[in-house]
Amino acid sequence: MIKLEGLTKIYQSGKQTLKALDELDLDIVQGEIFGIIGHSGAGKSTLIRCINLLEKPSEGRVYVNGVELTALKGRKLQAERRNIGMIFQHFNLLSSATVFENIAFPLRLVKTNRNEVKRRVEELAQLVGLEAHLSKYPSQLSGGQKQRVGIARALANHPHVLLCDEATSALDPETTKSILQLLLDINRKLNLTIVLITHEMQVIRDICDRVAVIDQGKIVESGKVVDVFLRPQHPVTRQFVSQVNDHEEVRSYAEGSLLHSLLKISFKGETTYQPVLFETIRDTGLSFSILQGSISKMKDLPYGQLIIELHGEAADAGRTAELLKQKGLEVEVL
Ligand SMILES: Nc1ncnc2c1ncn2[C@@H]1O[C@H](COP(=O)(O)OP(=O)(O)OP(=O)(O)O)[C@@H](O)[C@H]1O
Repeated sequence: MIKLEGLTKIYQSGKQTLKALDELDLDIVQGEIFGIIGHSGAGKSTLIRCINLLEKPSEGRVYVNGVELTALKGRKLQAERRNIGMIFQHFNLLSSATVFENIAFPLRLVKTNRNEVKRRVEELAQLVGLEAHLSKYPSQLSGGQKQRVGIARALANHPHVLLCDEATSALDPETTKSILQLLLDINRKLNLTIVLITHEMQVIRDICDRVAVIDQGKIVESGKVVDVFLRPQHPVTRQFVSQVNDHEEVRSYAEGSLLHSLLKISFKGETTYQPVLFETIRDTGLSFSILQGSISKMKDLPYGQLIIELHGEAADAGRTAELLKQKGLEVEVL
């Protein structure tokens, strides 16, 4: 659906050159929600803006829906861009226009007739839950409502792809949840491919199917969200995962204690609700206490994480870890 090949972006300011993207390759599949996460300055905005060529790559190719955008110019490029909607952190609404006119804006650009504009705007307002606000101005709306206008406007011309540039970063946690839920609903209803950039791992966990971690203009790790969460490889990924799995207190407890007898156990899918842990450890003759635990969801997949301390004469954490792994659990000796 989206293919990036050898994407490089070099910024030149005076005599200084800065490589914001470095021969980056990426494949995004039709209908998925793909998250790109990275620290400030890693290249996220540059990357997402290169997908619709708001930013022109210095080298490399961008394909969207089988069309090479990097080979197009002028009107042809503009026409292809209409298949790509985009929403922004600060919404970018026209402050002097009503909600209706903001949503209608891209339709008017392509000279849609009046009746069709009205029909489509009302349909979009219903989709994003703004039917009652069409005659208001942006200044009369909350942040979440503003982003709903942004989403409706981005969808006006039936795009194949929606790009989200830190779309929830300016919102409080509750509003963030409702906007993420809306994106998930739209993805399912319209089978729309969504690419989002964020610096928050919660956003990735809540709605993404796959994730790529970007650092210094390169993708350093990518895969299914569940795999990246349960087995983060790169140090940057580990940092992000710890945003949502904070074991700080347990780690400081462990430092003064029996480090070798602490296990971090991750469950996913059905095993989350089964007594695998209890049964396995009971069979070893050991006992354990739970130091920290949570059950949560990654999109629709239930997953849980527990940190336990083993007790007993032969508190052989390594052997117990092996037994648990054989039962299909992810286990790490802390
Ligand atoms: N127009 C520009 N001119 C020169 N350098 C730029 C320009 N835009 C971005 N950069 C530089 O490119 C690098 C990547 O920037 P980018 O905005 O893509 O990162 P980011 O991951 O989106 O960061 P943030 O989360 O802070 O927005 C940074 O070092 C930035 O200073």
